[in-house]
Amino acid sequence: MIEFRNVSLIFDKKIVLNGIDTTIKKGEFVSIIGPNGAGKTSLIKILLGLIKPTKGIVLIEGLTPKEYISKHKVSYLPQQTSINWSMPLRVIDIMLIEENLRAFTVFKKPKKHLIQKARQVLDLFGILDIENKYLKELSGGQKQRVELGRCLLKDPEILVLDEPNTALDTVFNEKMYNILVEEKLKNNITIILVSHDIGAVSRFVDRIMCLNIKLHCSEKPENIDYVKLASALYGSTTNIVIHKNGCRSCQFYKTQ
Ligand SMILES: Nc1ncnc2c1ncn2[C@@H]1O[C@H](COP(=O)(O)OP(=O)(O)OP(=O)(O)O)[C@@H](O)[C@H]1O
Repeated sequence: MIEFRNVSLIFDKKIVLNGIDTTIKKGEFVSIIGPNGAGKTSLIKILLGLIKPTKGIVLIEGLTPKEYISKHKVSYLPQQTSINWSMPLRVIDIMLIEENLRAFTVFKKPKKHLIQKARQVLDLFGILDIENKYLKELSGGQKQRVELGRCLLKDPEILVLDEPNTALDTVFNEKMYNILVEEKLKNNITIILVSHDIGAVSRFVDRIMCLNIKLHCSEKPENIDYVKLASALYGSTTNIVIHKNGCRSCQFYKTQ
């Protein structure tokens, strides 16, 4: 369980987060939504121990984030790409390099079963055909899929994704959510996903946390009052349209 206890953050005298009090259960798939500058990235950086809250604490299974991360597997896909794409490496190599070896270009031949696992993940993400391409040859969406694949390859207990869908096409965007739900069910991963795509996340996640400095709501998608939410987060003139499963305008990109 992840507990945010009265977490507040002030940057340059500006209140970025104010009294965030909530819990995320193990195996829950939660999306944090909110406008630009709402504090979404700051909140997950606090969760990951990358920044200290001004007030309050975060506990993961009773441990501080740093203690937890030193003992458990946590994958984080930041908003800004974390891989150095100018490295003269192939996709399969970057999949197999451990996080803490990223800075080094020395690359030992990995064990067969690891190569096989990396290939399975590439296949899952629809990019097995580019395994031998060099990093500099990839498109933005392919890079994003490689990053997502690396996050899952680590078999994380907690997966934190900050706007993972920015470079993804519509078809793969849908597929990504399906992959995440499947991984969650199979491996009981806790997934925290920051997104602006309220319509899509409502169809896949267990809970939506609506953040704009304060936590305005933290509810199952079906219990959210989208009119109130739009007004609290984006201003009263905004409408949110939620596409239900089976929506005819969404059918063209339905994936298996
Ligand atoms: N290192 C920093 N120093 C000072 N202010 C910061 C810093 N990082 C973030 N902020 C400020 O904190 C506020 C929240 O930023 P944050 O990145 O958490 O928002 P966000 O909800 O993730 O936004 P977006 O949707 O645009 O990614 C913003 O006003 C931002 O300018």
